[in-house]
Amino acid sequence: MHFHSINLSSLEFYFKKWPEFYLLVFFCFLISIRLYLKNKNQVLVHWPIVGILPSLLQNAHRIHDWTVDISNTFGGTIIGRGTIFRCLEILFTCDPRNVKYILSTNFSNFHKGSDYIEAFDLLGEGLFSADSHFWFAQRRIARMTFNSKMVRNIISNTGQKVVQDSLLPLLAHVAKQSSVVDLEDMFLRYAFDTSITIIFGRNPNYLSTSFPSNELANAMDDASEAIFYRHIVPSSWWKLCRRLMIGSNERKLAKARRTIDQLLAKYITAKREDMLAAKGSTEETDLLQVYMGLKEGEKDELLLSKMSCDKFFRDTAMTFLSGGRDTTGPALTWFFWLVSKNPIVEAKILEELKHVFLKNTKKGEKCSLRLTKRRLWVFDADDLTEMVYLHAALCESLRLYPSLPLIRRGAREDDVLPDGTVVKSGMMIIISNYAMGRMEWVWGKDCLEFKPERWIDEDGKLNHETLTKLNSFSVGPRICIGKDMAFVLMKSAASAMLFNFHVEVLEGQNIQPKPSIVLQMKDGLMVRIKERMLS
Ligand code: HEM
Repeated sequence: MHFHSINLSSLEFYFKKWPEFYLLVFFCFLISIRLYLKNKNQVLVHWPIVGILPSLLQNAHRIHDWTVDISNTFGGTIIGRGTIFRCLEILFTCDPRNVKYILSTNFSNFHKGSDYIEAFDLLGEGLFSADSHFWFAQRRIARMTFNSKMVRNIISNTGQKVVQDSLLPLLAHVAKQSSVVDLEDMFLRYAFDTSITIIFGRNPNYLSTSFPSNELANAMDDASEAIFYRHIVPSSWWKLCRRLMIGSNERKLAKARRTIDQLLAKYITAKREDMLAAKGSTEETDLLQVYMGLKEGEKDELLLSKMSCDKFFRDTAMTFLSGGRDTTGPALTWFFWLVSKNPIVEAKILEELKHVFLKNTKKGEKCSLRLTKRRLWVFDADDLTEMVYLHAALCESLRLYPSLPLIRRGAREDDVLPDGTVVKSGMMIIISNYAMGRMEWVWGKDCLEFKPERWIDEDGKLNHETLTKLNSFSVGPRICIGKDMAFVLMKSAASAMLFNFHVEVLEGQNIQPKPSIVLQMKDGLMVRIKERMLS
């Protein structure tokens, strides 16, 4: 009440003192209505004062499809204006020539930038959100670690074990009950268990028939939702909310962060205790142990001081955990949805799996080890490398549904892109992997069709020319460090599932991407599972 009387009386004051004030308000109102009616069906509108913000807000719920509309309307590259308060110009592109230039050829001129790093403050100073020297030093260690035979074995053994001990038994259970299950939830659990096991050497058993709740996974979901909204509203706004701790979004993120920090600290302490208890043993069972055991000579000077405290291990673990969980889970869901709509592709994958299976049953005793208690079959690391068609189908699925649909950079210096677009220092660059995978001028007339064949050459091998067009893992020096790990985990799950079970997607679902940093399904994917009888 008090508020109302103050507002009304102040307005009355203005209206009485300056009758022109009426006219001005009325005039602005009319202009806004006129502009709105004129532009409401346009893909992107530059408004006075607020720039493209209204268009962004209007399309936030379908942000990724909006990037496709923009590219189809204006071409591969366009510059938009932010609000006048920040004088920010935004360069949007999905033109492969420009993308290659930004991410690879002139990589050093396009950094992540402090604004972006701050939006992802949850990841701390980990590899994903570091720039310059500190990024370079971390990248060197990560490259060495992920390329080592030992870590490759840890990854493939973990994938195989989680599939054998958790995924297949859960599917058998669901099939027996004839119940309906959300495939996306299941794959997020699979990706969580495999990632935590690879990073910390402990399986949280989030993927199990009782579908348990997990505090860390829940906190990560809350955090990722809140981080997405940081990208929609002006950065000055969310920073103010963060400082004053107002607004549900920032409060939710702060709470999630506390939970994540506490739980990661527990994992790190447990690892240190395990390592002390196993003093003298040289066997390394997880990424954290490999990182903690790095010898002085293997560490970069810059990293030496950082690696002496747990904050570094917290940031590294968090980076690998969100890199691993939030991407492979949704990627597997889109893959199964596309396969269910394309029975010919499914038949071809099965043909390949049968071929690999029969080759191995001839090898004799090896196979009995890989049959689970219920006589379900699990493929091993050697088998996975033979699955060319499955690999191609996963690439095709990631082309249409890239787990990270947008890549963001900031320009350090003025520059000119290969298509002639002028870049000004300080510009925000948004690359849409989602739009890039759907452009007719990049992929041809059949760009919206699911065709694994486009990734295979005449000799039946993976087509290297097409592979260079895949931007779903990015390209250049900052290409995804977990790319091979992702393929191993996705192929382990997909091969065993398709070989042993038939996945039937329930009719009538409205499948669309959720507005988020990662490309998840909005309402999950409800399916029935049936045991497969292979002839
Ligand atoms: C389908 C699965 C995956 C996809 C589509 C994917 C995609 C990407 C993309 C597009 C980037 C570049 C982001 C940018 O520059 O802003 C990236 C970077 C990264 N990814 Fe992945 N990723 C996947 C799986 C994984 C896995 C399993 C890990 C686990 C280790 C991982 C860890 C990382 C890290 C640490 C970076 C930052 C690398 C750097 O900046 O040097 N990713 N990923």
